[in-house]
Amino acid sequence: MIEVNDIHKSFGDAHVLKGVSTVFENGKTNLIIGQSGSGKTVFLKCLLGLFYPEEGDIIYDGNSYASLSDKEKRNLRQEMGMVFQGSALFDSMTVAGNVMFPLEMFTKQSVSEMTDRVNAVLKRVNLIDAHHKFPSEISGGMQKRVAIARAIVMNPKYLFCDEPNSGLDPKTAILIDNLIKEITEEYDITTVINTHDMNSVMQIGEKILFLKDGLKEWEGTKNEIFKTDNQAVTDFVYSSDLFKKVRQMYIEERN
Ligand SMILES: Nc1ncnc2c1ncn2[C@@H]1O[C@H](COP(=O)(O)OP(=O)(O)OP(=O)(O)O)[C@@H](O)[C@H]1O
Repeated sequence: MIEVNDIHKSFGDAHVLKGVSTVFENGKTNLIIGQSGSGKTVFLKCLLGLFYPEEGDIIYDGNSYASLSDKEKRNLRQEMGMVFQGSALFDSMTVAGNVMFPLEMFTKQSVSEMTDRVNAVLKRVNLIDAHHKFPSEISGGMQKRVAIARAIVMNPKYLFCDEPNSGLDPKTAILIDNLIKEITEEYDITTVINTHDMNSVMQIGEKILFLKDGLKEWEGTKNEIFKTDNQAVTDFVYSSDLFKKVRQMYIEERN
């Protein structure tokens, strides 16, 4: 579980996060949505410990980040997995090499232990047959699955995903969403996903945080987002005619 308490982040005169508080539970897929420039990436980077908020605190399973020593912060970072936008795989390494990389960097495991772990996670994301291939030889959806395998190979408590669906066709995007949701539940991870994809919101949004101009405008579940009267949320989420119709049908079905 991650508790965010009133965090502020500025760059010079630009006050980007203006006091955001929320709770992300473990075993749940938590989504951050909001318009371009609303502060989603800055918020995610604060959760990752890449940006340090000037005010407020982030508490990881009872441990206040502000009170951790440098060594404890390094240990905490090793409990975090990250799926980057565009996958960010090493082109010169095979699928197995990419997934093994964090183990080689951060553990003292033997080659056979690392190989066993890599094979286990590749099996979990259904990519065991592609272990010897290079990123250029596999599809975008498979690359995302490699990125997910790499993010979970260290058995993280926290998983952060930046636009995990960008560049994928709708069907593959749903497969990736479902894989992240299943892994989150299976391993009881606290997962936070930065997304623009409204399909993801409807599909896997167990908790949705809507940021607007660096503030929490709204939060709730995928069912609550159908019913909300918050104008900023409805303008943003139901900007397409298709989603407007889906919302209308949902409301009518329940009346
Ligand atoms: N390192 C930085 N230095 C200065 N300003 C920054 C930095 N990072 C982000 N910003 C500013 O913070 C604001 C929020 O940016 P952020 O990237 O968090 O938006 P976002 O909601 O993720 O947008 P998008 O959906 O387009 O990715 C922007 O005005 C941006 O210019």
